[in-house]
Amino acid sequence: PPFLHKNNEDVIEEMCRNVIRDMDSYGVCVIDNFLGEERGNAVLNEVLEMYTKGIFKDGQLVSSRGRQGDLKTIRGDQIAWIDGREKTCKNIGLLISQVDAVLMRANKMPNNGKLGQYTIDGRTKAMVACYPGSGSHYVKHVDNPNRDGRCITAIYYLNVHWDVKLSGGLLRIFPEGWRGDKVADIEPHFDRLLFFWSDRRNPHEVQPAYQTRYAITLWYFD
Ligand SMILES: O=C(O)CNC(=O)c1n[nH]c2ccccc2c1=O
Ligand SMILES: [Fe+2]
Repeated sequence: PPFLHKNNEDVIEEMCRNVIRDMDSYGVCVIDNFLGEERGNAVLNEVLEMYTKGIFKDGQLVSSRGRQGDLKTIRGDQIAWIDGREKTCKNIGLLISQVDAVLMRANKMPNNGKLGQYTIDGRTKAMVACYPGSGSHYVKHVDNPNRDGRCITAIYYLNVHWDVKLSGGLLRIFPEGWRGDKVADIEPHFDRLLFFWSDRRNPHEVQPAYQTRYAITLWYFD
């Protein structure tokens, strides 16, 4: 069939259109199957390798009420910063360059709506985050509440066969301006890429996770 020879350029172009449309309409955009199974697994394996090597810094300690109302202190998210040029992180480096490619191209396309109001000129390193299960969570927050330059949060999820009903770990965004009590519930599925405005438009929380939950975050600067 004709579409089979669709080259990478067409795919990226199509993806950019989706990013532009969704960021304009919702301020949130989800792209599934971003890298495909094989390269997604290669990224996951590098993250698991890092984890077993103990590269992650111990997450902040958070106290929260257990199910019986008892005060528990649990380990929050554990993180590691990767710039993608490390020789043991080639596939994470590939992921980063793919996300860069989509965003930089979308930022340069004509008629790119709200995305066009920014000139993306840089990003942070990749923050690899692990929520170690046992109820680890992240309280409701805004990534960039005070104009620190970050305009877009990009999160790539690595959790194969993740079932929120069993394992929790839902990302709930409370987009301002959405009518009533509408929220955006994002499940942290393997090979899923998420974009959202980093500022006060998107308060969000990570609900308690009961399995080990991995994600890679990039923040883009305007
Ligand atoms: O994993 C998610 O689905 C969302 N995750 C977040 O919102 C989030 N936001 N800000 C952070 C700052 C430092 C360390 C971890 C984080 C973090 O997981
Ligand atoms: Fe956040």
